[in-house]
Amino acid sequence: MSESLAAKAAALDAADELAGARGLFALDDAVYLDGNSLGALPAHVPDRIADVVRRQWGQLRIRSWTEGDWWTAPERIGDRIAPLVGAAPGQIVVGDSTSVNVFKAVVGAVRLTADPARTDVLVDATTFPTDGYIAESAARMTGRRIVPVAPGELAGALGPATAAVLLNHVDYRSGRLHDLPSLTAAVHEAGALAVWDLCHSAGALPVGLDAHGVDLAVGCTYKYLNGGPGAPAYLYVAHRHQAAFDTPLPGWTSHRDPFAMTPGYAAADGAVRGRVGTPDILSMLALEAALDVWDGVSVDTVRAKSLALTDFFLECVAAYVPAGAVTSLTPAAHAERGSQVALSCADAPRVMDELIARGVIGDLRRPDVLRFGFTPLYVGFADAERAARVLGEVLSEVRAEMPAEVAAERP
Ligand SMILES: Cc1ncc(COP(=O)(O)O)c(C=O)c1O
Ligand SMILES: Nc1c(O)cccc1C(=O)C[C@H](N)C(=O)O
Repeated sequence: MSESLAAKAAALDAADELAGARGLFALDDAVYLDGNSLGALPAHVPDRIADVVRRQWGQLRIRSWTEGDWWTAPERIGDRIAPLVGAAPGQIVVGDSTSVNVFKAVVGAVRLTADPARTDVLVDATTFPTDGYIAESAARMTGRRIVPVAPGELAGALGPATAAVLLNHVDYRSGRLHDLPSLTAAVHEAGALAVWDLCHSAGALPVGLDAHGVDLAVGCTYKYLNGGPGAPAYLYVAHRHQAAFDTPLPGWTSHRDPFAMTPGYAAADGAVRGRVGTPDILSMLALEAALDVWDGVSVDTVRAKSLALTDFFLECVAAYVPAGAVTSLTPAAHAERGSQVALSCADAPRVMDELIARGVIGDLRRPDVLRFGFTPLYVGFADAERAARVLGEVLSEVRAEMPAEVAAERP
C-alpha cells in the first residue's frame, strides 16, 4: 500500500461533509462500487416496509388506499424526487419501469409535436438497449422512423424532420456525461422535443430539468436513489406540455375520476396523467422511505464529492495498476464525467470475479468493461484507494499468467 495515497484518502475522508451519511446504509466490509446498478439498502427501510406490510396491509387493509395515502403515492413520491432533478412540484409521477416510461415519453413527445412532416425520432446510438428497443417500437406505432445518432453528432442530425430526440444524460457503459443544457437547446432550435433518460445521473449530479427546459424525462430509482431492486421508475412531463400530453397508456388511475369507472376516458390534469394501473405499493413505499437519506443533502455537494472520488480513484489506478493494463473509457474532463469509472482490460470477466472475491464489488459489461460506480452518500476515499489497490494486485497476477506477447499488446 502506498502510504501517501492511504494518508491522502484518510485526510479526504476526514474532511468529507457527507461522511456521516454512510451510517444510514446497511453495508459490510466490502467496497461497494455497484450503486450505479443497484443502490445499497438504507438501514431504516426494512422497518418501514414491515409497518407497511403488518399494519397498513395486515390491519388497515383496504382503508390504507385512503387513510394510509397509498392512492396518492405516485405523485407524492414524484414530488420527493423533483428537487433532486431540478423540477418544481407537480411534474413527476412514479410508477412502472423505466422501459414503460420511455414508451410513454417517446409516444407522448411525438404526439405533442403533432406534425406528420416530422418523421424522425433520433435516439442515442450508444444507449442502454431497452431505450433503443422501446423507441423503435414507439416510432413504428406512431408512423415515424428511428434514426440512431451518437450524442456528439446530434447537432448535424437535427432538422425539420426531427420529431423527438431520446438521449441518456450519462452513458451506462462509459460513464460519459452528455451536455444536457446545450443538447436540449439544439433540439428545441430544430423545433423538436427532448426526452432524457436520467437513470445514471439522478442522485449523482445536478440535472436541472426545469432550468434547461427539458420536455420529458424518465429515470429509474434503484441506482443512486437507492429505492431497491425493481423499484418503480418515474416520468417527468414539463408543466407546459401537461395539458396536451396524450399518454399511449391511458390506464384507469390516470383518469380524471377513476372511481366513476365510466367507459369513456377523460385524462386527469397534471403529472397524474402519466399514471397507468394500480401502483406497486410495497416497492413504492420502500422507495419513499429510502428517499429520507436525502433530507438536508445538497445535490451540488454530492456532485463535488463524486468528482473528487472519481479523480482520486483514477489517481490511485495510475499509481497501483501496471502501466498499460487498463484503458479508461470515462472522460477525464469533469464536464463529461458522470459518477462511474469504466476501465477496459484483457480478461475482464476474470478480473471482475477476482475483485468481487476480494471484497471489491463492481460489475462487468461484456466483453471487456469493468464498471465502478461511486455513490457519494456511502462510498469514501479509503474505499476508492482500496479498490484501486486490489485492482492493481489482481491485474498484476492476471498479467503474470498471460503469454508475454499477449500482455504487451493488450491494454
Ligand atoms: C439508461 C438506462 N435506461 C433504462 C434502464 C433499465 O430500465 P428498466 O428499469 O425498465 O429495467 C437502465 C438499467 O437497467 C439504464 O441504465
Ligand atoms: N436493472 C438491473 C437489473 O434488474 C439487473 C441487473 C442490472 C440492472 C441494471 O440496472 C443494469 C444497469 N442499468 C446498467 O447500467 O447496466
